[in-house]
Amino acid sequence: MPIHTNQEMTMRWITMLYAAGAYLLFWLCSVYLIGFTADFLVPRTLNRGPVSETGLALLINAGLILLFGAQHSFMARQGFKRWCRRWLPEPMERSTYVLLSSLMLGLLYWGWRPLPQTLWLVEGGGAVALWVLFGLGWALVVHATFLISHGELLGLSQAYRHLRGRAFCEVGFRTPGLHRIVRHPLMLGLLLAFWAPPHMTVGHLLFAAGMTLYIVIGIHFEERSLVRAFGDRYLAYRASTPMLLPSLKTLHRWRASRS
Ligand SMILES: C[S@@+](CC[C@H](N)C(=O)[O-])C[C@H]1O[C@@H](n2cnc3c(N)ncnc32)[C@H](O)[C@@H]1O
Repeated sequence: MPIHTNQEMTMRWITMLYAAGAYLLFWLCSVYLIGFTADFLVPRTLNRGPVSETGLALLINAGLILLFGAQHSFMARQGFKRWCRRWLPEPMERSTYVLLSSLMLGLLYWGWRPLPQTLWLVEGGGAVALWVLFGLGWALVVHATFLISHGELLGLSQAYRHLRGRAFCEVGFRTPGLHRIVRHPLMLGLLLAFWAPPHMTVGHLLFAAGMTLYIVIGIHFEERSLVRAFGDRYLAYRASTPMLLPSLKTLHRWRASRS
């Protein structure tokens, strides 16, 4: 059993508390996102908040989406991670990403300017079906965070391993559960949640379209890193499994693997 100085143990506990704080804030911001996109229960939503004239509102909202996408894409790059390690202990790196993502979401909620002109409004049974899709989308998002490694994805495992004095280890290539149907179940869940609400306003459309663009760009960069990390294994997976929309073939394969 290695002996650690008090100072070292204090630093490990600070890292753990930092990771736990970032994790809790991320959950809070993510739950808020459900109300923000559904236009209920929370004070500011896509259709409720401070009003600006249309041109300015478009500019502010596009800027907020751009900032969110830029932070996500930039911080996920290997080059940025290497740079980050010069300033931050490695076990804090993922938590910092999680923390800044939450702050960006908070900024988006705070700064968003509603553009409440209705583009379409589905009512009756159609609306119920769309709300079910919305719920399924969020359920898929939460489920998908647990598929590869929930703790790793949100920075908790890195800090916990450090606290226990264990070495850092990367998650290997895996295709658990729904990853056998589509390569990006989490992103699919987000797309369902962003597009399903039956009342589509100009502001909501801007948000959904901006986030869709970011998701497509994010997937492109994520897959580039995955090909670099896992080579032929990822290429073979990419050739056999659709990116976002399940195919009959993969659905059948998934069912067969469960029976
Ligand atoms: C936010 S998760 C999203 C995973 C996926 N894009 C999705 O929509 O479900 C992103 C992390 O998962 C990792 N990842 C994605 N697919 C993976 C796989 N098949 N095996 C191991 N890691 C994977 C990426 O390298 C990245 O660090």
